[in-house]
Amino acid sequence: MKPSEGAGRSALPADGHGDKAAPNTLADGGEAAEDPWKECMETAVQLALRAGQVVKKALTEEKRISTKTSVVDLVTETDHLVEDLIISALKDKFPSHRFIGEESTAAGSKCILTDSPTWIIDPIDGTCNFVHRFPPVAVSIGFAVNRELEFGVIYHCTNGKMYTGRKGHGAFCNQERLHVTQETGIRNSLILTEIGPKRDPATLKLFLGNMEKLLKFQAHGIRVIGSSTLALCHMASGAADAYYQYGLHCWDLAAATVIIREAGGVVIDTTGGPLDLMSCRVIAAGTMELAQSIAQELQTIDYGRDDEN
Ligand SMILES: O=P(O)(O)O[C@H]1[C@H](O)[C@@H](O)[C@H](O)[C@H](O)[C@@H]1O
Ligand SMILES: [Mg+2]
Ligand SMILES: [Mg+2]
Repeated sequence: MKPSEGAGRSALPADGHGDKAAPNTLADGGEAAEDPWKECMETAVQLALRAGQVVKKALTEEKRISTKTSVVDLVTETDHLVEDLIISALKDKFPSHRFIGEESTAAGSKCILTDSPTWIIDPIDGTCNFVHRFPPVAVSIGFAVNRELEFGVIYHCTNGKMYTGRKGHGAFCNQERLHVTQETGIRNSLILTEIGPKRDPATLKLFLGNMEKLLKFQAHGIRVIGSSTLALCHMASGAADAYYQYGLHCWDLAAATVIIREAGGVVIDTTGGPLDLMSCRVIAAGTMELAQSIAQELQTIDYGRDDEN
């Protein structure tokens, strides 16, 4: 039985209370009534393209690098510039909407998902790659309403691939429809993960131990590319069978979760239960069977919660 795959603990149950956000509707109940968030998604695609050009140009230029939660958790002036560009453009167009951004959160904004239409933004996913000019670098824009993920847009800044997914409308890379694999066993799978920002001995022991467990099951391979959103997009496109991670955030997960689900995949908690968008952990796979098999093997690494900092 598939666990429910809402946005997670921060998601209200179906009978949850609270004023449900009304979709964008025209006074005469026109097109917007049928497709309430279409305009938002089109805006997200245009902004991701625009932001991606800024990132691509800055990739070859000198950077001012700072660190956040650890010496390997990097941020540059371009991360801030791009997040400000995206959020200010969205605020102008949708003044009643709410925003969760990686760098706004780092600067102290609360990371709370409400019923309001909420944009969940990672201005540069793969900042370490960006600093080193290693190509996998993305802009990720997710969108949730009534605490349910509606659409996701992830733009690969160096190869021009635009990944999109809209609840009930499928997932695409440019114009090509995306489909996950149907692999059910660890044994023959290609698995993606990311290291996360903690590097203390206990965390490294758990991280490497998890990799060792899966390799002992004779997984074909494990890959780390330095961008969780692009790794999740590779999985959605069928280029890998599963993804797991401790240490990513809601802005890494929001857009990619919709894209994977719309490509036929599952996105769940590392315990095997429903996804909890704010839990800083995830398993995604083409099949629930593979996701659950991985969940059985993983040792938890505690990174806290996005909504508790
Ligand atoms: O900080 P950015 O936005 O670059 O995102 C990265 C995360 O910070 C890492 O923990 C995580 O390991 C992934 O590399 C992810 O892409
Ligand atoms: Mg990120
Ligand atoms: Mg980022």
